[in-house]
Amino acid sequence: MHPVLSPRGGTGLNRQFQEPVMLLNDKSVIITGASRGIGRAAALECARQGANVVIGYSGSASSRPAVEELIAEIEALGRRACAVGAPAGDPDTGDRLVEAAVEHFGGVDVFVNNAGICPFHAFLDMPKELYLETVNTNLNGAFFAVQAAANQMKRQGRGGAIIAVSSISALVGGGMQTHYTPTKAGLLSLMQSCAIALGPYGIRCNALLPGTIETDINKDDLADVEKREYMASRTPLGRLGRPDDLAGPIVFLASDMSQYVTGASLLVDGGMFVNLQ
Ligand SMILES: NC(=O)C1=CN([C@@H]2O[C@H](COP(=O)(O)OP(=O)(O)OC[C@H]3O[C@@H](n4cnc5c(N)ncnc54)[C@H](O)[C@@H]3O)[C@@H](O)[C@H]2O)C=CC1
Ligand SMILES: C[C@H](O)[C@@H]1OC(=O)[C@H](O)[C@@H]1O
Repeated sequence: MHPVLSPRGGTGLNRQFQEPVMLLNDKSVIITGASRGIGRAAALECARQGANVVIGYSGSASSRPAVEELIAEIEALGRRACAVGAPAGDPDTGDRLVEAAVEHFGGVDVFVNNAGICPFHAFLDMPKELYLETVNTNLNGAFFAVQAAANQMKRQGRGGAIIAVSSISALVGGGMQTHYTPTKAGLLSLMQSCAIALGPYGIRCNALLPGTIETDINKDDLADVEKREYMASRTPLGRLGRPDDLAGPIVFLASDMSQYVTGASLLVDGGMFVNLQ
């Protein structure tokens, strides 16, 4: 029998004695909007892959139990976690997240901008406040947080990975999402331009574009059974997405597995986008 080379260069014969390979060993990862949904799933997978995690959340008292539970789950995996409660739309929130990462974990290796809102509303009577809140939360805050993370990565001098959770909605419209889709297109564009601005520092910037993923953000919208079934029927893989479906792609973009990937966008939509007929 011929020995098989293992990923670590040993032989497959003694693979059972080797440590499992972790993609983010000892990395310091910040994830915004990590109290639930996609951000939570990403935080747990990053921890499984060896990272310590700064959990960004809105700061609301109602989120606190979920945040405590997430910290406990990460610690049970043998990794460390801390939480920063600060609104995503505040231009200073990025600095606070970075300060926490430096204080607790010695720096920032990965920044995942995930926090977002999508309060469905018609266009013609869109309240100004709702438009401004959506753009501030999803895009303006992201700009300053990405800037804060990038400056810290530049100071550290060892590169880094920045991932913006954009959306399939960066590429296609939504009649009840006229305030939302431009923020997702903006995030995609921000990652493309930052890839150019930050490439010389070894900082990679990529956009993740989820399709329709069942989370709190669309719970009310998908409570309409007809709409839910229609969205699922448009998906070649036959089901709507789950937060876990995004965790692996986020880890991939965060890790050295994607060391030559920057300015890219990764659709994770079960094939929905290409399904014309
Ligand atoms: N669920 C879906 O179908 C899709 C979601 N996305 C994006 O994924 C990201 C995560 O959303 P989901 O996990 O689906 O929804 P979710 O509602 O479960 O999670 C959103 C997260 O953002 C946080 N957040 C909201 N407003 C905030 C604020 N002002 N300050 C700080 N944190 C705030 C929430 O507390 C929560 O942790 C969002 O950016 C969303 O636009 C993109 C495409 C599809
Ligand atoms: C919240 C929506 O269901 C969800 O958000 C997105 O970005 C997707 O395009 C879906 O419309």
